[in-house]
Amino acid sequence: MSVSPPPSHSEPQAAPALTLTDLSWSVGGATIVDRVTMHVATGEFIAVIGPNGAGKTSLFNLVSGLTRPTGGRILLGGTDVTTERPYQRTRRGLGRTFQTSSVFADLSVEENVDLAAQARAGGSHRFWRRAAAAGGLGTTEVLELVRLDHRRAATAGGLSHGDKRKLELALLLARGPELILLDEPMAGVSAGEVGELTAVIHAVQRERHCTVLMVEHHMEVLLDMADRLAVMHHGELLAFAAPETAMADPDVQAAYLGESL
Ligand SMILES: Nc1ncnc2c1ncn2[C@@H]1O[C@H](COP(=O)(O)OP(=O)(O)OP(=O)(O)O)[C@@H](O)[C@H]1O
Repeated sequence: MSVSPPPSHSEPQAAPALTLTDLSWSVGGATIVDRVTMHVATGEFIAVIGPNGAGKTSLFNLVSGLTRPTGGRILLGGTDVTTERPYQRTRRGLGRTFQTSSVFADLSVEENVDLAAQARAGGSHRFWRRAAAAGGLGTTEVLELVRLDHRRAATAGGLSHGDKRKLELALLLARGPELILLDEPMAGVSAGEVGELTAVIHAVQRERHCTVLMVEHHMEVLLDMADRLAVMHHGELLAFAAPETAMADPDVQAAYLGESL
């Protein structure tokens, strides 16, 4: 019996939201990011983990364009952005939070979000399929999404750490990103607020169909949220797999024996 070949006119596959190919960064003779290759599908939630100094923030700096790689390539939605400046990547829908706060402390929550919305980049250079995943949201919708609408008149500087993190997320969403890099969003947040913040990040990713890469040390949070773990060690990508698979990887276990992730 003969078997028919698969149809040759199959649907074209959408480009991954993010493709890193042999991405490297060396400085002062030290290799900080070492030939990292990963393909992140649109809508995926990736947790980037690894001990202090593994290269996680350096990887984010490369993806967002703050530092220029010494090797390899970066594609956003299939477009090579390796030599592009940060603002150009922002226009393409890349958004990032930092370990330090970026809110205007003297302004109200609402004023902060209004300012971010005014700075929203135009959509004409976007290359992702969902051209405006979170774009077009008004201040009220953004504040509702991060569960901060009841605090809209409050002065940002007086917010709890958890609410400040939500506001930073709101500022990001007001710019309509499609790929979000979150660098330790739980840092400084009280144990009581971690659950709420986790739920907000989850809701943002699900409801806005954003692709998220998040550096975080709270493993209990990550194992629930992440589709895949990207485990970094000495600048290399040690494992890139579903959480249970990555954690069971002998290389990961050997590398982290006695170390806290
Ligand atoms: N501009 C730089 N010049 C020289 N070395 C650097 C520079 N930036 C980072 N490094 C070094 O690169 C390594 C990785 O740093 P990086 O901040 O990326 O790690 P990390 O995994 O984010 O750590 P943490 O969890 O502490 O934030 C560290 O050893 C750091 O000292």
